[in-house]
Amino acid sequence: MDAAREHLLADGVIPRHLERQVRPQVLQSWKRSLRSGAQLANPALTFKGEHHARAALRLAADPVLSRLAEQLAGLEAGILLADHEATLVHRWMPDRSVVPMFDRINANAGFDNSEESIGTNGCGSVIETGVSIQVSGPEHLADALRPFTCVGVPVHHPITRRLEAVVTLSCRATSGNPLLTPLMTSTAQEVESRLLAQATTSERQLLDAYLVAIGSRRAPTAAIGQDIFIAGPKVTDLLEGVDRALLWEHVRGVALGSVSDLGALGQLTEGRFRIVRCQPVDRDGTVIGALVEFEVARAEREPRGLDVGPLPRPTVSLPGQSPAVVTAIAHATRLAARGVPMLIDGEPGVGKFALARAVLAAAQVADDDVVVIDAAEGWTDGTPPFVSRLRAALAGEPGALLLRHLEQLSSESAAAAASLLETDDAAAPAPRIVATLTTTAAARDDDAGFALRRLVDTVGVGRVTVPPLRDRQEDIGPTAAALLDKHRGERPLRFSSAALRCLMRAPWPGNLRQLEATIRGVVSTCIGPEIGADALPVELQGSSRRRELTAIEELELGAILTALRQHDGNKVAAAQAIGISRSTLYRKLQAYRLDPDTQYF
Ligand SMILES: Nc1ncnc2c1ncn2[C@@H]1O[C@H](COP(=O)(O)OP(=O)(O)OP(=O)(O)O)[C@@H](O)[C@H]1O
Repeated sequence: MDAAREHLLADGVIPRHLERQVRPQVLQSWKRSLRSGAQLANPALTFKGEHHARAALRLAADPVLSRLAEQLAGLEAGILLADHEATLVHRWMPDRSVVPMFDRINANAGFDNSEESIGTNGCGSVIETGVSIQVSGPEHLADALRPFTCVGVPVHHPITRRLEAVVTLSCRATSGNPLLTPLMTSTAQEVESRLLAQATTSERQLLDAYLVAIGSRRAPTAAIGQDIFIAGPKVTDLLEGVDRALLWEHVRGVALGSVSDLGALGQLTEGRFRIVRCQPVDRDGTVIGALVEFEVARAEREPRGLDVGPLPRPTVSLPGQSPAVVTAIAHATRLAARGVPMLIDGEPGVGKFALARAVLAAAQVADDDVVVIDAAEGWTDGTPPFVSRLRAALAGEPGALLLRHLEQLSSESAAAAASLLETDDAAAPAPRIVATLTTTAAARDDDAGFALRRLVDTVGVGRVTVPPLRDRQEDIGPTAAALLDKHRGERPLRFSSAALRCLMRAPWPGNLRQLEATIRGVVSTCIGPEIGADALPVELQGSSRRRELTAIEELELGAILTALRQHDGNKVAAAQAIGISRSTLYRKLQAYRLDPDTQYF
């Protein structure tokens, strides 16, 4: 590792035989740090200026991090909280004995912990990628940081989902432990929950209005209020630099009817966006915000418009308003925009490939620049075609590599692919890498599993899971309507509400692929114009016989299924997350006529 680091610092490249000694996530960070001109010779962090921590963040983080610090007493560790720009906000030091060690590098409020400032580290590297990292002793590029092991995890704002802060646990280099990452992840989640609890009723109302709007609208939309801005990553990126306070002033004026010129709003975005619609959101007669619909200026438009479009070329505006999907899309888009290698996993047919194409398009990677290599495509004369194609693709320096169906690779191919991807030249422009892994593939033998895991670690610096359709029932209606639109041709077909109910209650083990195939089948046989429940395949018709759920029950069921999915079907953990007992969870599942052991997660 030291030899690799010295080569990188001296020549800007690492010889191939040494690259393997460095974990891919760390290697990427080293390269970023060098490219950004990090001041690696600095003996300590530099002062960034008087820091005005936002009260809400401190309020949410203080009790959680103080309690963690108490629990860590005697372990010679410190907890650091940094804002979204890597400026340290506060530190919690339970052991006086290590305070001088932290003081020596200025690990204190107001100091800059970015990669740009001091190279690879457990805070700045999280800001760059949006994902957790553990950086141990010699993995730091700057000598000053080598006595430490640091585990950093991101804290996202629970409503806007933007990166809000980073919490880092730092200890002596020799005290690193892989268990620290899950510990810090749950700590960050606790801070996020407290931020959500602190959010005002108006913010929550605006979020609800936004989620409903993006489910039914195709145009890029933002919800804008006095101190809040909720939008997808594309709108957020394109509005970067626009004065939010000024934007809110204009939006408020239009919402209240005192400003009528929507074009004037467009000028704020320097012509990149035109604002075409502004719908007030009010609470007890007071305007608390507005839903603003944008039109993207021609030059910025995504290559294939904003509808579902013929696959495989959809856009990030895939139908779906469930928080799980909105979060997955936002996370994937953020990773793609930052060029972080990413693995998208999920059950068969959930739309991993479609999402991968969409986020690459949103990151402005031209179609011609994306090389797709599918491991499910056959073998010829003993040469593993996947590896040959990968080698050839890398030689052509593509803009992006989209690797599909990694689970299909043999042990040899997975190992060879990992080596090829790990040994790219530090000085050469690295392609963006997005890979997909279908998670219910048949079990593999240990050897293949090990090789695959190495490849998955290499490409999966960022991980995104696309949830199965049965865990997001609210997406089925809009998706079915979009797919019907896609396949109905000129015929004015529509689903009856009974048919939609059947579609929403079916378990869809084949996910979107199965839903689309079903809709194509129905379109080819139905007479129309209304598609009734009886026009659906017989096995779907039965699912309408389950009793109607009230709106509250739908919400409760959604929360239960989401918690179960997030905890891999673990009922105790899911029940705890929702705040009910395990027996209540079972009772509720039975009341909804769901089989707790097999059906829905
Ligand atoms: N957002 C979407 N809306 C509607 N249909 C979609 C969407 N995304 C994908 N599909 C449909 O689902 C099918 C499966 O999509 P895709 O190939 O992206 O899934 P996948 O998860 O990569 O599948 P697998 O892992 O099984 O190969 C596509 O052929 C398309 O018909």
